[in-house]
Amino acid sequence: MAGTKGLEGIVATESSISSIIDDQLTYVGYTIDDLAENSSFEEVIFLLWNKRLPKEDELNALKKELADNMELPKEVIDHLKSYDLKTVHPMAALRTAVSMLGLYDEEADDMEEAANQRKAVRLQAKMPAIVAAFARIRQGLEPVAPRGDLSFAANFLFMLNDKAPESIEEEAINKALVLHADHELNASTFTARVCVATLSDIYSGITAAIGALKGPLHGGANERVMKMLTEIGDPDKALDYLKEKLANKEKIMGMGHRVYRHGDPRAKHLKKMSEHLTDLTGQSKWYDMSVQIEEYMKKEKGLPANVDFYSASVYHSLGIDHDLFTPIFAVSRVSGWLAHILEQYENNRLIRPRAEYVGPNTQSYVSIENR
Ligand SMILES: CC(=O)SCCNC(=O)CCNC(=O)[C@H](O)C(C)(C)COP(=O)(O)OP(=O)(O)OC[C@H]1O[C@@H](n2cnc3c(N)ncnc32)[C@H](O)[C@@H]1OP(=O)(O)O
Ligand SMILES: O=C([O-])CC(=O)C(=O)O
Repeated sequence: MAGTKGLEGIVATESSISSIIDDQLTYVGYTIDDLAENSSFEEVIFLLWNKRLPKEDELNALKKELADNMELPKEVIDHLKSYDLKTVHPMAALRTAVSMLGLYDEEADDMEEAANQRKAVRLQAKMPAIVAAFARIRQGLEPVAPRGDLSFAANFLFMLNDKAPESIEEEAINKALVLHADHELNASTFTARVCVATLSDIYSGITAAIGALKGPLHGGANERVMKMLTEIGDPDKALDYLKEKLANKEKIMGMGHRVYRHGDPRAKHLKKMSEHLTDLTGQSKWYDMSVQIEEYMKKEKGLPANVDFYSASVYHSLGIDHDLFTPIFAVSRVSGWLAHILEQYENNRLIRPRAEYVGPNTQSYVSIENR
């Protein structure tokens, strides 16, 4: 029995949600380029959950349902207020708050398909509200209630800033949400599927997935990209910084990917947005620095930028706190997690691989005084 480290190349399930073939990403057969250029995030949610694009009335109904379900239980807000707001990372707060939502959902353990679909809407709607509420509470401000007339992307920025966004800001967040929504069997999605394959509930699956996304080798990389750019500070210093990090065998955040070998098809959309937004806000240095890093890593290491790389300078240009970058990823990816959880329930079997034992051979117990 030979293991494959990190399960590289192992096909662990069938899925009809998204695919990566020859460096091309599609959601239910629609290319990510087509969706990034044309669709709203709400359309993508519908697509992932129903495996088809919505008609106009269906899209309007989903938009309304999402806006109607964004408000958080008072207990969750009170709980967010009780954290040590100087030290708690928003991903940890999000993980805990999502788990807590399960306590206040009467249908939490109802495994009927219709109940699971209703919970999916509630979770999708409440995730941006949790992130925005946490961000406001730690500034000493009250959470802002969502507005029924705003899109999902605009509502998130509205709840965050207590101000309706400019159309360019709404467009940028909408596109980022579309680009991050699903990605085949990435680590957090796999985590969600493993969890619910025990027939545990949706809240457990999403809580587990948030924990997996938080790590720096996965969604947590986008915050670290901005940390790196800030440390470099000036495009002229980028190459020396990279050489030193690589000489010390340190990883460069936002670079490389387990599946894409020639490039992540989502990165070019974020790169274009980064160029535009950093130019508009007079902060082109973040874009220039990012381009230098990308080119050097490609040439010297053959490693292309992944989705986390340019999203950092995009979110920074929108004035978003750096530790909220990964929570924004979660606000989008929960749509994919939910699609995979529903798909797992539809055709479930416990996920239980084997480990190759490499420890000592059979030993005889030694009493404590003789060790
Ligand atoms: C949304 C997402 O999750 S996208 C990924 C976000 N994560 C990051 O950006 C973190 C940085 N990147 C990485 O750590 C990796 O590229 C991963 C985790 C994304 C993929 O990793 P894997 O397929 O497991 O590759 P692995 O980590 O085994 O690396 C293979 C080789 O490339 C090198 N390498 C891979 N990524 C990087 C990097 N970002 N910087 C420097 N070297 C790298 C490794 O050091 C290793 O070199 P070696 O063979 O000389 O030891
Ligand atoms: O697929 C992966 O391994 C990581 C990734 O890019 C994602 O989750 O978007």
